[in-house]
Amino acid sequence: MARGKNIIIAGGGTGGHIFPAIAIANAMKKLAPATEILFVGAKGKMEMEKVPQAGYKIEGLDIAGFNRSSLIKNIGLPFKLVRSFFQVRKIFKGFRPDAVVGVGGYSSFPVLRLAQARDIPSFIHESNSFAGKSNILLGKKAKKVFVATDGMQKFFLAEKIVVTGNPVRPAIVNVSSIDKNEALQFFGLQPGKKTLLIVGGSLGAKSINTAISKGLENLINAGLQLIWQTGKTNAAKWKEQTADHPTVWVNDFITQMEMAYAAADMVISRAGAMAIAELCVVKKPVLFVPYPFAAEDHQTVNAMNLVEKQAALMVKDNEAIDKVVPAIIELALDENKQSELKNNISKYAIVDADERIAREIIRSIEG
Ligand SMILES: CC(=O)N[C@H]1[C@@H](OP(=O)(O)OP(=O)(O)OC[C@H]2O[C@@H](n3ccc(=O)[nH]c3=O)[C@H](O)[C@@H]2O)O[C@H](CO)[C@@H](O)[C@@H]1O
Repeated sequence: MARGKNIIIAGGGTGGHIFPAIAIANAMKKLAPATEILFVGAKGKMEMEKVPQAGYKIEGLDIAGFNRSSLIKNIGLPFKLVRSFFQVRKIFKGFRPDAVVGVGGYSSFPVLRLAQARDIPSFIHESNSFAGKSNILLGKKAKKVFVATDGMQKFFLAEKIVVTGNPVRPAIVNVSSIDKNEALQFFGLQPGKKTLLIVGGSLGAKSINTAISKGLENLINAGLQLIWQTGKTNAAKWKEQTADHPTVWVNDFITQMEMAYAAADMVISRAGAMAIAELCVVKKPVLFVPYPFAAEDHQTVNAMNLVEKQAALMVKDNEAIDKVVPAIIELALDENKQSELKNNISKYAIVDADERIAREIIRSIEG
């Protein structure tokens, strides 16, 4: 790559967009250290905290999505959208991007739109097997569209698609180098006890939390210790419930997911695209509870792809409260099933998507 290209990475809203974006940024810095990277996100969203933690600068736009639960909250929306376009113009004026990468989430839209209007090369990463509406629109003028799976021609032009898989961050790719006891210690848990990791996607999952709260004593009596990520909603309540249990670690978010994966023997998880990609890489027996209201119910599709290959278990969201805890206790007692799930899920691991995407972008803008 010619010296020091300036790249904007735009998007966010949830961990499923932010963490792959950071993985792509890191890979670009590794392949072309002179690259300058600026993130653009939405004010008040998770990226405004997570991106600086990863060592990158971020600008926040005044953009928001359509609020379906409270129509009154949408009054300022057109104004915010217009303002965000002005904010993007100002950012472009200062940073002068050579290329922009959209990873999904509100802020992708005005950034890629302006780039495309000005003939600045734009790229998209779509992590789901069902493309989001704004990515479909932006994909028409994008130079390349990076996708996780085959069969995306129904959303994007075939010649733009590059199947790369989803970029899992290196700390998670290298999880096997973490000492398990050290990881357990990190969470204040005991060596030698079977450890269950519970993750409700980047924002937490109500049905999973309710199931765990209800079945907590059963899980403990079955000899399990827990790393339980709750999301922000009701986090204080779950913390209080578990305060007297020394073998239960609870928090609204896990910053070092590699430690959680290293400590875990089994996992209960939502079935977002990145959770799936990571679980294949870290090879854990997993029980999925897909979020049923994601677009086109894509989390169920994600989970079923693995369940059909005997590579994971699944409980539906509306059955979670009754079925999740008995199912995971049954799995905890069945070492053969755990090995089968582990072996099968490991076949779908992709560990170099970050570098493949970074290399394609660099090659494309070099001409
Ligand atoms: C409810 C919803 O619509 N969810 C979508 C959202 O999910 P969500 O943001 O939950 O996304 P994913 O499961 O894809 O990714 C979660 C990411 O957050 C990280 N993480 C999670 C919890 C935690 O405590 N710490 C942490 O670091 C995980 O390691 C992973 O990298 O984006 C995904 C990718 O577009 C979609 O497939 C999901 O359907």
